[in-house]
Amino acid sequence: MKMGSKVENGGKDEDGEGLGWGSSLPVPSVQEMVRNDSKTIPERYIQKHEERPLDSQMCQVSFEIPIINFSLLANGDEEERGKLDFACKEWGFFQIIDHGVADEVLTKMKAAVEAFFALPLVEKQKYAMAANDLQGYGQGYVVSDQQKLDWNDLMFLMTLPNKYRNFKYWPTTIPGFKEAVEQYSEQIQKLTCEIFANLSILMGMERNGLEELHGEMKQGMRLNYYPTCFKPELVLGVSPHSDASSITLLLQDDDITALQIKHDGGWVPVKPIPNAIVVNMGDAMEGWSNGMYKSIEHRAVTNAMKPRISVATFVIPAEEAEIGPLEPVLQNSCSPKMYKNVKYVDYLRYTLGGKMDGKSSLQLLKLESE
Ligand SMILES: O=C(O)CCC(=O)C(=O)O
Ligand SMILES: [Fe+2]
Repeated sequence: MKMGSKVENGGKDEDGEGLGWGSSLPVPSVQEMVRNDSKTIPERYIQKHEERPLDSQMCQVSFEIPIINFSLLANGDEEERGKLDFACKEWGFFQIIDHGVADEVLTKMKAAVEAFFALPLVEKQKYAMAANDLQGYGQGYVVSDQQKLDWNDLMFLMTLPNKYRNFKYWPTTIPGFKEAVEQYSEQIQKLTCEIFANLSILMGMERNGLEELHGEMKQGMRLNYYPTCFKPELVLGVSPHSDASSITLLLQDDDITALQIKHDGGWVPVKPIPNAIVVNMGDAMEGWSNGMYKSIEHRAVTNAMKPRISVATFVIPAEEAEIGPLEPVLQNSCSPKMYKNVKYVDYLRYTLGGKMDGKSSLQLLKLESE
């Protein structure tokens, strides 16, 4: 979301009425376009010069985002919790290792995504997003015929709570797909709760503080497929955006570096660590923490050699949750209140209603525009 993009419709009703959070215009499948003609890049995908993934915009220093050892965190290790605090303040992103999600579950999840995108187009189209919905197979954040498009196809599924699963969008004919998503969803949820317990303590609350603030916590997954591009310097896999979630947990291919995050004014590539999960702060956490934890702009680039998949799991507060700065955070810091109290659903509708555009939606949350 912004949540990556597109997102959701969470199965509000069986007839395919959307989640009520937004919708996206239908556009062609990039995967299919490349399959038919790999040497043409339609104008709509060619980024303006200043948006292209040029090396010159890259951070000149080579940085690595922080690495957090989850088993230390889960054992109450204070030094590791301090590292988490630093990572959220200085980077908004970290990689988590020893996270407790079984390797087998990660492997099955990636295989399920690959199997879905390997289906013939007509099969995939059976799960196409409805016009009023963000769930299903399609593209994200397409709101006008004029806007530039990302070099990406996606599938968005609401995964938790169970009642939000709308199986008409789940390719359950793929053996193992449902089981893989369900297992991954459950294990990621455990990881999410432990991360929130630690962040709650760091923000001056009880361990269950953030969980309670979410109200009915939801989980949605964006399965991304980035086809190869013969001129990767002209396109973006995903345009710069921040996630509208509270946090996002990303599973990505081990051997392709494509995700880049904004840091010190430049783009820093996130080099995959095998079986690690990349975690980032979303817009809701930035609001709750009064900007102490940053929802960082990120993007994904493509390459000419190998398609890439990723799975972004968005943790989504309840519609009625308020995402303004929390009292304990304000009390423990010397900075004034910088963000408004906004009802989460209002923020979501606003942010999902526009093309992803860096951190522009976050301005809605800020008290003074900078
Ligand atoms: O594929 C990636 O590395 C990033 C995906 C992403 O940012 C998103 O889906 O929100
Ligand atoms: Fe994202």
